[in-house]
Amino acid sequence: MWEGNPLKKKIHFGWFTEYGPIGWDGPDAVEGDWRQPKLYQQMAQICEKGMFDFVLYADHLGITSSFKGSIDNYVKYGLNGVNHDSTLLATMVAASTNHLGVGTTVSTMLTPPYLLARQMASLDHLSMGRVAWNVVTTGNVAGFLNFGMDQLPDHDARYDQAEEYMELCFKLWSSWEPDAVIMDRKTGVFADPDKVQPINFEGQYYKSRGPLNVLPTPQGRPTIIQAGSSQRGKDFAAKWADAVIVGAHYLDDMKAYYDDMKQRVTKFGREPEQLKVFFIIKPVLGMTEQLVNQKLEALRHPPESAIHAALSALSSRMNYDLSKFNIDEPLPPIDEKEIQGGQTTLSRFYTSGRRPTLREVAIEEAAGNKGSIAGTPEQVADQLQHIMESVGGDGFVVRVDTHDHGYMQEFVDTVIPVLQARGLVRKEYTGKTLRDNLMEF
Ligand SMILES: Cc1cc2nc3c(=O)[nH]c(=O)nc-3n(C[C@H](O)[C@H](O)[C@H](O)COP(=O)(O)O)c2cc1C
Repeated sequence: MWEGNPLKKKIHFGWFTEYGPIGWDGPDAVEGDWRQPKLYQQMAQICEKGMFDFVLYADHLGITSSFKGSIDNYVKYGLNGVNHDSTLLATMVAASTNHLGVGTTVSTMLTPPYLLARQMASLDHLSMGRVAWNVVTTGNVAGFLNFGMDQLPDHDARYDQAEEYMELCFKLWSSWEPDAVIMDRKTGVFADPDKVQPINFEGQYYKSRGPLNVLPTPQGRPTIIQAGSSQRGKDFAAKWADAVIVGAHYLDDMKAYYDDMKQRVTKFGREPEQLKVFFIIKPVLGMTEQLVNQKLEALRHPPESAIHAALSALSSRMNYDLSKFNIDEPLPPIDEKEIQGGQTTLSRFYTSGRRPTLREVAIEEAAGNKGSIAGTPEQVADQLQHIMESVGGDGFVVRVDTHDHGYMQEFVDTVIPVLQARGLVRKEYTGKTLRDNLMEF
């Protein structure tokens, strides 16, 4: 039974973004072409300097039409769905870093499992043990329409299928015993056939003979990341994931989520430490309090286009049209069963009796400042430490667009050193693989 612990360990950090145009017109956007690898590679190197565990790229397989039934808003603002392939980007970033984990998002519903298992294993070799797979079941119909299906399969049914998908992939990743490869030039023997076995998997949804035609990888299997927060999603993460990412807005919600996940993990015969919980943040950071206040004020009054973009993004994540509601009223209760995408996307704004209007929700979403963290580097470090002490661990992913180099540079140059001086962030990487680093504390 997990009983909680005061913070006696260091804080993990990750960078969460996507291979897409998001933030291209932001006030601090740097010059550069987001389609080219350079911006991502530079940003990853900044993260590595800050001793981050990983970068994670989101991915979507189609331009959505969740808002007003049209792709227009998404194309117009370059939103959810307008993005390039995250796995290909991950290879370029792995090649320009040495320690940072590289996480890519791949859909269980729209990717054959053998293909996924092979790509992840290959990328684990290419990155020398630094690949992470963000497992998604795809919660928006757009991807399904592009792959020849007319409807989004039911939320829980997608998780049922994903369970079998994981079983199959895990079998493929262990279809070679770790010492199967001999590569002895004298005898000419490459590998011991007794240590490489077909898996002959036959389930309800998938069938595969195996073995995998990729050699055992440095991590054995990719580090698994997951971001579901429905009951089914949380169970799925508790069973399979090494790290889970959540967008909780308030300290009480963070604590409840953390305790829930650490407890849930034990249901599946695992230790609570085997699953690391990451909270999404983007602190408002400034060298003086005056500057911080100016930035906060600007975030309270975003342009109308940012509000539309935020509502469109929320609709896409939920696969649910929010355009039908009055923007200046709190949302009426929605039965979560009606939501086939991210079921808790909106309810997390309405916890503990909070009643924001849809406009207020959109403003908060546009600001992206989950946890309302703001201040000078010292003050931000205080707040991050306070969250970790109150919650119990494990870390944060900083949600920063690729165009916002200045932000990440400032965060790494000013906040990380304060936390390092307090012994709360590593000063060097000790592990060889991403999972080593993730499980170090
Ligand atoms: C931080 C975060 C990142 C996510 N990234 C992606 C993504 O890149 N692609 C995708 O299809 N779904 C993504 N999702 C959706 C989730 O993986 C999940 O499928 C969705 O939230 C529905 O599951 P749930 O109802 O259990 O939360 C993300 C969700 C969160 C909270």
